[in-house]
Amino acid sequence: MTTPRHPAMPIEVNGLSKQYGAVAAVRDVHFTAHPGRVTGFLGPNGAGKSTTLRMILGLVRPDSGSATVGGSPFRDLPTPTRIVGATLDLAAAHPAMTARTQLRIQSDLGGHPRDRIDDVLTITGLHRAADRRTRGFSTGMHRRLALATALLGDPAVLILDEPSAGLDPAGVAWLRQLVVDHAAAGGTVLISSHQLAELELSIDDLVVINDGQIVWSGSRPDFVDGHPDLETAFLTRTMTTEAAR
Ligand SMILES: Nc1ncnc2c1ncn2[C@@H]1O[C@H](COP(=O)(O)OP(=O)(O)OP(=O)(O)O)[C@@H](O)[C@H]1O
Repeated sequence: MTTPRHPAMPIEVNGLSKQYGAVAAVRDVHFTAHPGRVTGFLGPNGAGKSTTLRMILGLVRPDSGSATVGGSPFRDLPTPTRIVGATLDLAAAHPAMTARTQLRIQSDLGGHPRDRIDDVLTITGLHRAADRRTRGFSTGMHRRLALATALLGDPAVLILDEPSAGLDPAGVAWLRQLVVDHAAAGGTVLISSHQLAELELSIDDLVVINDGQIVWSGSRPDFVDGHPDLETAFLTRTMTTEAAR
């Protein structure tokens, strides 16, 4: 067996909870995203996916519980952008700057080698648009730029919030391949979505959240077992908890 390119860095979530006023956005959430696997974090709108990802990344303070990446809380990682690449909302790209300039700034901020910029432009298929100002970029191109930024530090861990939104079918296929390749190189991928069909082929494990609570976690074959496809399994499992409330 070949040695994985990335070090093993699991994401471990232990009892995270977050309340916003009367809304219990996330309730006692536990799961692990394992190295070498793509974990789909699935749930309907408002289920608590983004809040959970933000707590893992130290952007939202949990009311209780904790999350670690490779055994450390995100804020304690010595070189965070070399360990974790994240895309949350579309990055606020400066419209008058080119993609390459934005990547150069982010690269310098993260202390990454500048020759990595061409690599990430190629990986994300943005090389031909690299010297265009981002004001003319489509949503899909902005998504690719956000991913390119996340990849600058060649991180072992990718945390991607709804990364397929705005991508065309070719873009979705490319994204699927990117996450599969990342996991095959030993990386950890945690990818949130409510677009099940788009990601189905790339997911190894699933964590399903509904109304702030984990309703299922485990391997994709176990999740689908007894259902015709992932989408039906998802609807059945999330509707069961809906009805139980
Ligand atoms: N900053 C905030 N202030 C108040 N309520 C919030 C805040 N952030 C999230 N919420 C609420 O917490 C709940 C979970 O939201 P969250 O964005 O985590 O869900 P999600 O699963 O990511 O949804 P979507 O798929 O629609 O992006 C929702 O009811 C949302 O309105």
